[in-house]
Amino acid sequence: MTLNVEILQDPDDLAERARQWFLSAIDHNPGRVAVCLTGGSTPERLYRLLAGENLPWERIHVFFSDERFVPPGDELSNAGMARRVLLDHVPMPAENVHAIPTETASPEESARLYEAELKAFYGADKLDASRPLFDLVLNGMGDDGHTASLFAGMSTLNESEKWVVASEPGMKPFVPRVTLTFPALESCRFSAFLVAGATKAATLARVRAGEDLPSARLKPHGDLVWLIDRAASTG
Ligand SMILES: O=C1O[C@H](COP(=O)(O)O)[C@@H](O)[C@H](O)[C@H]1O
Repeated sequence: MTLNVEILQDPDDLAERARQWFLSAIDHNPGRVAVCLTGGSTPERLYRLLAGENLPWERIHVFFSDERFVPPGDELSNAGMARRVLLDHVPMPAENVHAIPTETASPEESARLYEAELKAFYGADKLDASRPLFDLVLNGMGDDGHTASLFAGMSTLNESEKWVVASEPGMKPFVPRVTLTFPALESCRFSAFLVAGATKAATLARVRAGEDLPSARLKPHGDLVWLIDRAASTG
C-alpha cells in the first residue's frame, strides 16, 4: 500500500514536524476549529510543543479519539495526559475541552453520551461527507497495529452507524475503552498518524505491505499523512 509518508530523524524531529502540520491545518479554518487528539505516549512531545504556541485557543475545540475507562485524574487517562502537558497551559475555555466521560455507569453509557455530544457539536445526526466533523485528527498506532481503541479482530472495526462505541482492550493497558469508530475518525479535513520507535517497525512494515490492520483501514475523507521516525521506519 502506498502511504503518504514523511520520515523524521527522531521523536523530537517528529514532534516538530507534527507541530508545523498542526499549525498549517489550523490555519485552513478561520472559524471554529474541531481537533481530535489521540492518546498513548507518542503525541506527548507534540502536545508539549503546542503548549507554547500562541494559537487562537478560544476558537479551538478539542475532542479525543479514544479513552481508557478510568477516572479523569488516573495516569492512564488519555485526556488526563493532554490536560497535564497541553490543555492546562493554554487559554482555552473549559467548555472547549470535550473529554470522553468516564465517571459513568459503564463504557457503553460513556459512548452514548459522547456520541450525543459530538452530534450536538456537529449539528446533525448523520455525517455529511461534504462537511467534515473534524478539521484535524491525530492518530496513533499501537505496536499491534490498533488505532484509537480499534483493535484487530473486534467487531468495532466494522461499525458503520455509531460514531462512538465501547471496546474491550486489545493490548496493555488492559482496561475497558471507549473509542470513536472509523466513520467518525474519517470525517475530517486533515489527518495524521504519528508513529515513533523501533517497537512499531515490524507492524508499520505490515501496514505498508497492505496487510489488513486497523491502522491500515483508516481512510479519512481529507488528506492523510504518516509522520514516522527513522526507528519506526527501519527497525
Ligand atoms: O492505547 C492507546 O494506544 C494508541 C497508541 O499509543 P502509543 O503509546 O503506542 O503511541 C493510542 O493512539 C491510543 O489513543 C491509546 O488509547
